[in-house]
Amino acid sequence: MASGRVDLDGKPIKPMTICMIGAGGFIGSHLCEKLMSETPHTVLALDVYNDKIKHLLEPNTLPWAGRIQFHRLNIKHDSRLEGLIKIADLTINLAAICTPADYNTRPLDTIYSNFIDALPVVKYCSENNKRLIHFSTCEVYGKTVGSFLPKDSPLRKDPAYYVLKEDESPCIFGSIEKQRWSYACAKQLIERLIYAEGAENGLEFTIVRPFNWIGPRMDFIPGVDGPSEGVPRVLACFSNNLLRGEPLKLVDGGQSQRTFVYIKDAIEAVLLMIENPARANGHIFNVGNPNNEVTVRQLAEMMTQVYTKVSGEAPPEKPTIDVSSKEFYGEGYDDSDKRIPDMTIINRQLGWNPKTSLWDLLESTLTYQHRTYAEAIKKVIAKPVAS
Ligand SMILES: NC(=O)c1ccc[n+]([C@@H]2O[C@H](COP(=O)([O-])OP(=O)(O)OC[C@H]3O[C@@H](n4cnc5c(N)ncnc54)[C@H](O)[C@@H]3O)[C@@H](O)[C@H]2O)c1
Ligand SMILES: O=c1ccn([C@@H]2O[C@H](COP(=O)(O)OP(=O)(O)O[C@H]3OC[C@](O)(CO)[C@H]3O)[C@@H](O)[C@H]2O)c(=O)[nH]1
Repeated sequence: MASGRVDLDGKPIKPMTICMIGAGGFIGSHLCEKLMSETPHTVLALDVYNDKIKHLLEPNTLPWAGRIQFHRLNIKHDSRLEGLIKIADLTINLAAICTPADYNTRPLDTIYSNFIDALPVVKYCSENNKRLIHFSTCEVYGKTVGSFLPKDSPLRKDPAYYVLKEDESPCIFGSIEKQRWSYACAKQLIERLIYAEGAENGLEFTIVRPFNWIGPRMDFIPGVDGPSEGVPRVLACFSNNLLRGEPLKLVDGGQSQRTFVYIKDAIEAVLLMIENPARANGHIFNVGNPNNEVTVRQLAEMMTQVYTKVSGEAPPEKPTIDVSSKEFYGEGYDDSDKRIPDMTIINRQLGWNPKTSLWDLLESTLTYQHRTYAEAIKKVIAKPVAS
């Protein structure tokens, strides 16, 4: 492993120490796995939880033992943060509240998590001349320009009205009462702050805008490894419905469109950013798969077909039900209509392209969901409710 590795310009890659904040989450766990199995880099993994990276931390006979250290800390209030950033060559900040069910119901926590709590990270990187890769979101684009055109306008079919470009597209959010946008707005402001630190103080930064990365270990299954009343992102919501044999809930008719990219493809892009600073610094990158676009209704249908195949179980009698966004998410919810990433910049700088089709990524992900949760769900369903 690892010796003789070169970057995109043919230069040898030196082993580095990476301070990864939010390493215990969905993306962090896959990034840690990749760094441990394919590179010589060392990871200081910071998070309040480590369940999703336990398999990388124990036993201490693992081939990478000594190259990953877990630090249980909350960046809101922990004086160890600056010291850990100082001893690393690069900081990657993944920490955030990033589930839409929280944006309108816990807007203060959402804004603090995505803006205020990220401030010291940016400050310590800037003051100590440390490189920063910060995770933002495709949600900073908000709604497409095309969504404001009349429903029958032929311009709605023109990519100029919906393809999202890092250096051209505006950020279009709803009104302040639509608290859904608290997250996107906080992410936009931290992006602007990082950009300004780069321009005025020379901070070396890269901003990542993930477009619906999905795969194993995403979020939780309510009542199994997360709260019964919790609402995770759509992959886990639909997985939960399929595991329980209940209809998949389509919010406001399931008409919104998304492009989904396989986590393992996306992690390849992040590794290119980590190991090619000269090509990645100063850039904002869309990371998504424009070829994997579906409406949420189509996603529900495809997940049902795939789950039937991988589990051998019959599909739910009633495959989907419609539910209003107010009922599902509460007051203040709003939605992005369509998300197609423009790939010009990431292609030009890093030569990265996603590979995995939506069907294939759902097949491997739902196989994982079935193996991991089917038995546990049966037990939960069989358990009599306490009176
Ligand atoms: N998954 C996606 O498709 C996607 C899309 C857009 C943006 N993002 C962004 O990527 C990042 C990672 O997303 P994810 O999907 O892995 O989410 P995740 O919730 O699985 O991971 C976030 C991790 O950060 C940790 N964390 C949060 N606050 C913390 C704090 N104060 N101190 C220490 N740790 C803290 C959490 O415990 C969690 O393990 C987030 O910034 C998110 O906004 C992800
Ligand atoms: O049971 C459900 C759950 C959700 N929906 C609808 O699916 C769409 C996608 O929902 P989700 O993946 O949960 O979230 P978003 O794509 O809206 O937002 C995420 O994008 C990136 C990120 O920043 C981090 O992951 C986050 O904000 C949506 O239209 C829901 O209404 C459903 O119909 N049924």
